[in-house]
Amino acid sequence: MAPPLKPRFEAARAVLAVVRLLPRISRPRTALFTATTVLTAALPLAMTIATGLLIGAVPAAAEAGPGSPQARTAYLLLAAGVAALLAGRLVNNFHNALAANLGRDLELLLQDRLLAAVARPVGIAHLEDDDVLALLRIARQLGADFIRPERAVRGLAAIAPEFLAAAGASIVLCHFNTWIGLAWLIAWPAVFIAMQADYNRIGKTVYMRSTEMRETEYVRDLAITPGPAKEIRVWGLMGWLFDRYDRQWHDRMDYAHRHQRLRARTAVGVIGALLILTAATSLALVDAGLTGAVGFAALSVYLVALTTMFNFSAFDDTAAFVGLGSLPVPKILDLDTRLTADEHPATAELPTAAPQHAIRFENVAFAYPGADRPVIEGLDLDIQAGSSLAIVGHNGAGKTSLVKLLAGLYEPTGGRITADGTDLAHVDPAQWRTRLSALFQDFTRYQLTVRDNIAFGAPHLAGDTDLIWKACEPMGIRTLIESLPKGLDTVLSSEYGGGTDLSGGQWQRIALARALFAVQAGAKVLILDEPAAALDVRAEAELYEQFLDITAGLTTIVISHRFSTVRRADRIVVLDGGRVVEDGSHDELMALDGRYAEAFTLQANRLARTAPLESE
Ligand SMILES: Nc1ncnc2c1ncn2[C@@H]1O[C@H](COP(=O)(O)OP(=O)(O)OP(=O)(O)O)[C@@H](O)[C@H]1O
Repeated sequence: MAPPLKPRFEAARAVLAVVRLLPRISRPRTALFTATTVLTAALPLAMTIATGLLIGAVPAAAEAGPGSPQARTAYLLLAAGVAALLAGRLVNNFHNALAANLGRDLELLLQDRLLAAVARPVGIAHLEDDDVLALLRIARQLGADFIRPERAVRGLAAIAPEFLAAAGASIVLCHFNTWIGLAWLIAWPAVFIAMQADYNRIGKTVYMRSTEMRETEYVRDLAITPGPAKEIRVWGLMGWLFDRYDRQWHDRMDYAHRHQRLRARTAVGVIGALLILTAATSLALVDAGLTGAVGFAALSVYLVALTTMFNFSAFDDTAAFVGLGSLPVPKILDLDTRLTADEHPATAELPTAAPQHAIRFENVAFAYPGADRPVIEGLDLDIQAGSSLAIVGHNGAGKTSLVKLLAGLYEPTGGRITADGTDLAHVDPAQWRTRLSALFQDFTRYQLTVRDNIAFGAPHLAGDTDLIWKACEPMGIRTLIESLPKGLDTVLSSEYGGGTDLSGGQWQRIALARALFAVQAGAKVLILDEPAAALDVRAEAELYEQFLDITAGLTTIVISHRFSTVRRADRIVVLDGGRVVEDGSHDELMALDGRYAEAFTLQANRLARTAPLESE
């Protein structure tokens, strides 16, 4: 990772990053923006000079009388001043509109970059990274209002002409006194950089509170989203949520306001330097005027130049927006590089029919990003292709983590996983995933049509309605779907007109149909994590029988706490502390009389007691 930059360089880098991105949005618009920037600076300066010269020309014109060449000069200067004033107003409006337009497009460009960067990694570890989530908040326009790149462009649009005008006024003052002019020429950039460094510091403070703001927003969303609405009402949590949200919000804002103040030394340094320079310039000008070293007209121009200088607003909100708004830009650009750096190119080709022989976990270790303890350690497991394997173990034993590794959602931190001898770490994950079908415990209930919910298992076959029905039938949901208002095209959400919600068990059957659809599309390995948790015992038994028929010849890995499901598998492994502690068929494990046998007997006895109820 690159060493951290000093705040002033960091601020300059961020502003430069914004400027560099503008031509990528549109070269013609950026060229026009540059032209309007120069004109917005030049026209008021031209008006200033014309006014100064006019003041100087008036006494001579008054003395020479109307129609005299001196009077004509005065009229010409007046006309030039008025023309510059009017043109300045017009150009300024156009300039601001252009800035707003470029700013909006810049946000779109950054949003696209960010989303593309976040979507690119094949795994999901980065989606648990605080920094990535903070940037995503900004992309979803949830960031603090002032940390918006669009505001940086609008800020630059206001600041750049003022800066040019101040530089022009400094050059005018150079004619009076080279040293004074040069001092002003250096003073404004120095003030601007010092202020930007402080804004950068403030921005980072606010930005770094992003995680806490996420938590506050989560509390607010709990109160207003349909998902948690049932519990919130049953537990009477609404008041508590509002209180907590208010408290957290004020706490975050107080903190932000405390840290949004400029450092005293920056304020004193900047204001002090400007006061000294202004006093020195004014005294020198008055002295030159009194001694007659400078004529009345020239003196007027110099004085107006000095006042123009103060149009430059290095310390108002606009200047702050430049610093704060550009802050996330290099971070977004770097994210792409950072996420890509974690990727490694595929160096091995997976044989077409793999896995034909075996999937093998060899001394695999895994710890979640940021966790200090591994959840899987020294795991050795051979899964014979074409057979069914059940994984059992207590809560937190590492079962889901194991299949997440197999699906390539995370990379092992040690050891390797192979398919027919090929290390999956060297294979293109997209290629491996076409061989997989997976139904996770926390499967997604897409608020889309039934068709989409099933076809997502193999989106390229979404148009094949017959295949979709073929995936539905073994799951026993054809009648259910046909009874829905729009059949396969019914949206599965009551939040949409004509849409409907389903029961937990019905949702699970839809998700199973999705997994089956992927199998029909050619997946060879089927991962089912608690596939029947929401089904009643009889439905589960029926469904699993069906599944065994359909998935015969497939490599199936089932995680389940239901031993009626588990016992049907060719082989069962018991996982504990991320390791295999028992391994064998149901009969072998029962004969072993270990953990499996104990858990099976416990559940069988319980079931025997509740069976009459279940069968009623
Ligand atoms: N995304 C995550 N980040 C950090 N730790 C995690 C994450 N997911 C799971 N863990 C931790 O990993 C351990 C194993 O979790 P895992 O989900 O693999 O268990 P499991 O055997 O499937 O449990 P269950 O039977 O309850 O589903 C747990 O201690 C859990 O807290």
